Amino acid sequence: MRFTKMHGAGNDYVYVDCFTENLDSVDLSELSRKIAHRHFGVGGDGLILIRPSEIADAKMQMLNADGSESEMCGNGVRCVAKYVFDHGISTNAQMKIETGAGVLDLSLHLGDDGKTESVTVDMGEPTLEAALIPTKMVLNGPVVDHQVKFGGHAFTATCVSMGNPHCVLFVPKASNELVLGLGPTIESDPRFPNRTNVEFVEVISADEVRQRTWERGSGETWACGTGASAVCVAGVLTGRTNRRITNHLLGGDLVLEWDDSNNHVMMTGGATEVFSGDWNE
Ligand SMILES: N[C@H](CCC[C@H](N)C(=O)O)C(=O)O
Repeated sequence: MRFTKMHGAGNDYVYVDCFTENLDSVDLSELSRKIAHRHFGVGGDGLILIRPSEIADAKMQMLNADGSESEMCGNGVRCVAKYVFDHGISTNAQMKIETGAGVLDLSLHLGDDGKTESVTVDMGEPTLEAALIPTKMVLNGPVVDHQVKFGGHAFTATCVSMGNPHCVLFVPKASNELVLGLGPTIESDPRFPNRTNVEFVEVISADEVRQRTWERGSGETWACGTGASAVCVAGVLTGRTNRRITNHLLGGDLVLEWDDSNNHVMMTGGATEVFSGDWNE
């Protein structure tokens, strides 16, 4: 099986082109666990399949490193668009990608070599209703700067779905103690029936934040595009940031804007193809 290793802001996945590879009889959960393993496999935050779509240029299917499936991946969808364009599957620099969170519109920004350097994704509208995120933190309505304790530590939490669940925690310092120590506890807290991704965020100014991410199913990753979008929404809702921010993640920067004219979040960031190979297991 041919695979391609790609990353967006250091959030790295193993990509398989299902326009040419047939994985119909493959246990995808097991494949993701094996291929994403950083010692026994290729290594990555999970597995992303680039599939044909009847309603878009391509379809993304995304699995975490623990084999669980997620609805959406912001860094992944930029890489899928890059792959689809750079490998000639579609010639549309304005393209549509089908995801578990609906069909998204993407604009590719090309370098002098005609290849994709960065991508702007219309991430759609955030979902704030607790039951739809889902979280049991409140019975109904949004969860905004909600006083909560995780592992005996007090936080104010803001919960946002960008197709997948996020718990945004603004903190003075996104320390290892919080991210690595409490990330796993919060991910599996019973108040999140489908588990959750967790963002620990330092506000630098109204235009700039620093984020570390504990991802559902993959642990700490170097960036999270849906998470960065959720942080943009949470920053505005809690009065901490402007509608357009630069988010510094461990593996690079993403620019986010929550457009007040249509309620959509726009995300711009890089997409990089690193290498290709054959998986023989
Ligand atoms: N890194 C991804 C999100 C993966 C989310 C996944 N861990 C989940 O279970 O929802 C991103 O760039 O948006």
